[in-house]
Amino acid sequence: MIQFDNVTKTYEHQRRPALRDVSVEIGAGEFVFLVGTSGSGKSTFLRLVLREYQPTSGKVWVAGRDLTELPRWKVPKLRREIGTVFQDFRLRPGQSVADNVAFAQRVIGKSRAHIKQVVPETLELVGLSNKADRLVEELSGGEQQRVAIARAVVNKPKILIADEPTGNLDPATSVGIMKLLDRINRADTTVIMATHDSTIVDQMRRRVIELDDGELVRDQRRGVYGTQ
Ligand SMILES: Nc1ncnc2c1ncn2[C@@H]1O[C@H](COP(=O)(O)OP(=O)(O)OP(=O)(O)O)[C@@H](O)[C@H]1O
Repeated sequence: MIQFDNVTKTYEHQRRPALRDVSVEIGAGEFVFLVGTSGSGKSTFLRLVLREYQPTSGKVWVAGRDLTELPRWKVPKLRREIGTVFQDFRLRPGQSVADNVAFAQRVIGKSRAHIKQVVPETLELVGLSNKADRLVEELSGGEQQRVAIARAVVNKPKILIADEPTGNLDPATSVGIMKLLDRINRADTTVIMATHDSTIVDQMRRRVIELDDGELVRDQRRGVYGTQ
């Protein structure tokens, strides 16, 4: 589903690469934790998958496409196949929970009838059926993250990218979010999650890819957060 072949990314005006000769393959349906200290290159990795940046050298393949050759006009279609969730939720304030989820459908031109069907289904999946008409700012952090997850998966993406999705949540709420991501993964969505949350990584025992100063230093099946 995702393949990096000797990928190096050096940002403009930087001497040191943010990613250095990274090669890795992530298969369809996998759940992968991306770990590493701040600045190790996790967000850069995720942004290359989204084609927000191009690698300085090497190849990035996503869902059968070579992103280094992908014409710019095809990038929106690529991004439709990738759901994204961030630490800071990025919801639309002043709008209801249902409207926040429906928005993701409207921008890609789905019919009203389709939206009317899938939005309630998706809110049910994330356990927010009873909050559909509430304004998002009236919800707790955990609930807001559920809205963000609903929005990310409503278009049934092949890949879900989560960059520190539990970073603003307390431990108990984080467990609920992880259960949800696990359920989404089991329904055949490839999940890549960048995190500093060692408890979650240690509990879930999924594949762990560790970056250190831009280099891939560990790739472990059923891994833990740290090696020491
Ligand atoms: N747009 C940019 N321009 C220049 N340098 C950048 C840019 N984005 C990131 N970097 C640098 O690239 C390196 C890797 O950053 P990246 O954000 O990928 O790390 P990270 O592992 O996601 O960190 P964190 O855990 O703090 O989010 C860092 O040295 C950072 O300063």
